[in-house]
Amino acid sequence: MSSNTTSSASGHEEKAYPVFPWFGIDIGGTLVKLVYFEPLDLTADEIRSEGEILMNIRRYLTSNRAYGEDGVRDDELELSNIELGGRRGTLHFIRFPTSKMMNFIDMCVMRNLHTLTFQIFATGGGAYKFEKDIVDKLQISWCKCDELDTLMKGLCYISKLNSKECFYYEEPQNDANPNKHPFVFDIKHPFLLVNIGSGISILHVESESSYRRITGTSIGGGTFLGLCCLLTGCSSYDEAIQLASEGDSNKVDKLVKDIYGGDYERFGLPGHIVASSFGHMNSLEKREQASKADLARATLVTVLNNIGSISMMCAQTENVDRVLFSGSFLRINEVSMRILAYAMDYWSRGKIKAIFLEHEGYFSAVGCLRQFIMDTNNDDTDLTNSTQK
Ligand SMILES: Nc1ncnc2c1ncn2[C@@H]1O[C@H](COP(=O)(O)OP(=O)(O)O)[C@@H](O)[C@H]1O
Ligand SMILES: CC(C)(COP(=O)(O)O)[C@@H](O)C(=O)NCCC(=O)O
Repeated sequence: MSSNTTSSASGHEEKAYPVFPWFGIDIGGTLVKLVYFEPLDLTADEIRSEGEILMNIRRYLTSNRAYGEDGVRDDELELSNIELGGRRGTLHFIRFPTSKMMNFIDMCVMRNLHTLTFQIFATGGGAYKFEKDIVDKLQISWCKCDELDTLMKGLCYISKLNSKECFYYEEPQNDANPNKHPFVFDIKHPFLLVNIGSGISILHVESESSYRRITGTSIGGGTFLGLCCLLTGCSSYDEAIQLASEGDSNKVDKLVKDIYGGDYERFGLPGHIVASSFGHMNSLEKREQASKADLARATLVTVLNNIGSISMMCAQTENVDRVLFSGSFLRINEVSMRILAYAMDYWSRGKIKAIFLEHEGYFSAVGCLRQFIMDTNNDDTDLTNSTQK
């Protein structure tokens, strides 16, 4: 594996660092998540030997927030002045649609990345699907990692680095102030991790190094977006979420009280809960009354009810009291987090807590970067040494 060495002022050779650039990439079913470590402690020697191509890439990535029509740098998520693999710098979070992966490869060739020798650790289904195109066109060393292993690695790393990473809602139903608080997360106790990507994987996590995938469901973030596009004619996730936040799902769903006239007391089903998702939509009159926003909201609530009940069953079976939700489905999606938080609290009678994460969908990409540092630096110690200043 390739690595650089730096020299101290006394001329002694110091620790070897992996060759820059340092990336981690997760090529998912919907989105590519790219994390880039920008070194801020480059020595004069390193700047001299960096070369024009690398310098241009560094400047291009860090000075823009949008790349072409589809690439976005989530600058509000950036982690600055962190230590990684013995170096100090900033971690940048970039995403673009997986459907544009081939354009991304062509852009890398245009920017002459194929003339450099470096290594990238990659995960997600696309690490396999696009491997041949990437290796043929870019001629980089492409190291594939498992997406759930890297999800765990990234989660452990970021939650230690950032004390505000995990949070919960104390009053999820309070529209004026749902009371969002940081959650002090202790990874040593077992918990459930529900990753809501295109589809959903549910993991039982015992510790940093020990987890198992309990189950999954195909009704995930991709289902919400796909059905929303079909039902409302919207064409982006941001638009779908905006619509959903304005709608009323009760115009679309049939509630217990629509059937019972009130609660179904014998089995503890309150009148306000959904008895039948989209159950009103067999009526022409109700269809005419439902707006696009109502349909978007009902789609969201349908997907969330399914996620909530599967997560709850898994948490009870596994006997855990914390459920962490990750995945880009929760991006700009406070409405869903609050619905999930309320549902978990209500159905568990306050026993099970829903916890959310600021870097939602980026953990597997971060896990790749971690793995890259550990493998090329032979270093597995800086998980505990890393700090954000
Ligand atoms: N800009 C976006 N474009 C498309 N989907 C998005 C976007 N932002 C958030 N999402 C939501 O995130 C889901 C993908 O989540 P992610 O964790 O990235 O999964 P994957 O790894 O399968 O791509 C989508 O199905 C959609 O619900
Ligand atoms: C196949 C996947 C792991 C891919 O991950 P994703 O790109 O959706 O994040 C995920 O979509 C999944 O677990 N789907 C559910 C499959 C099932 O258990 O039914």
